[in-house]
Amino acid sequence: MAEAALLELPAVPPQGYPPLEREPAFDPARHLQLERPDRITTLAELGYGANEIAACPSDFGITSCFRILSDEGAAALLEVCRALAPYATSSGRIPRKVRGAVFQSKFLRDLCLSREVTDFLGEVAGLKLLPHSIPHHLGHINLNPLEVGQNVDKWHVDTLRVDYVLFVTDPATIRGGEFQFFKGTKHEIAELHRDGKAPPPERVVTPRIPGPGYAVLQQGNMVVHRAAALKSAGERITMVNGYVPRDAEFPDYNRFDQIYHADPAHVAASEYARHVAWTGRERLQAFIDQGIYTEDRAALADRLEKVADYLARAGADIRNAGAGKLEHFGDG
Ligand SMILES: O=C(O)CCC(=O)C(=O)O
Ligand SMILES: [Fe+2]
Repeated sequence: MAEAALLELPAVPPQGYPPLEREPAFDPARHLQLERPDRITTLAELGYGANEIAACPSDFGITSCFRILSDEGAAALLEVCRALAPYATSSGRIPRKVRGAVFQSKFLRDLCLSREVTDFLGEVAGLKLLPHSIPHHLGHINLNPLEVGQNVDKWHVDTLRVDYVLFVTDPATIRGGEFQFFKGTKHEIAELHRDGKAPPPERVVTPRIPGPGYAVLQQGNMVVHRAAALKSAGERITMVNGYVPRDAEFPDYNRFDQIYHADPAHVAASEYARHVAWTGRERLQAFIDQGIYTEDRAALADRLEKVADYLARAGADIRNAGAGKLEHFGDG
């Protein structure tokens, strides 16, 4: 087991992410209100088989809604998100989103890197976690499209393993704009999408979100989900924060081909390369820290070759990015 330590943000931020001039200071004592979810839907309940579940770091799929921020914390995050709205960009999946805002807002940075929140979420997921080692997977903000009737985000799985989706605005003040997940697997939805079909309504779950500051935690690369369109004009803001398993030996699940479509060219490859360097280093560190004396040459060679192979594959992904398309399963 390679118990990695938090990877700090790069000392030099990328160009084009000016810090906010005024914002509240994050105060965990006042802004956090961590309450455990009542229920977890497992990967087995979503229909995944034993082999696929064994390849995941945990068998949890998605939690029921639970509280992360106090009323005061949610109000402070709303102020920060509104100040960041002018920096929104769009992708083939999401019409209005802000990424990389942890470089612009210290409040968001402190919340997204909070050790208290990370450890709490790790207990909920049954899996030790670290804030994501790719900075653009921290503090991703979704803003409602300016056009009513356009989905906030299409049906998809995330390009990272573990994340929460937190309501920053109050869902009770808008019509539509629900977060929904599919009670099924990504293979089933891919087949439906190929046949031009939407997910059957009886298999679409809409968690009840009691108010701002509440979230769901999911194994985002396994749970098919979306953010539905608003039915009338209103404000809908969510914040999605990503995590990696603290054990760096788990197969790295990061879809660089997909990230490359979501983030600027001077950011995506640089952050991914740094993440891969860190993961490789943590795997080598675990090897250095273990007892190494053995006659088993093959086992020793294997440890080194696995890391070399991981680095070489990531290098090839970085060279080849840009050819594929942004993947999703449609608007439903
Ligand atoms: O905003 C939401 O409700 C969901 C967003 C989401 O799934 C994502 O950004 O990956
Ligand atoms: Fe998502």
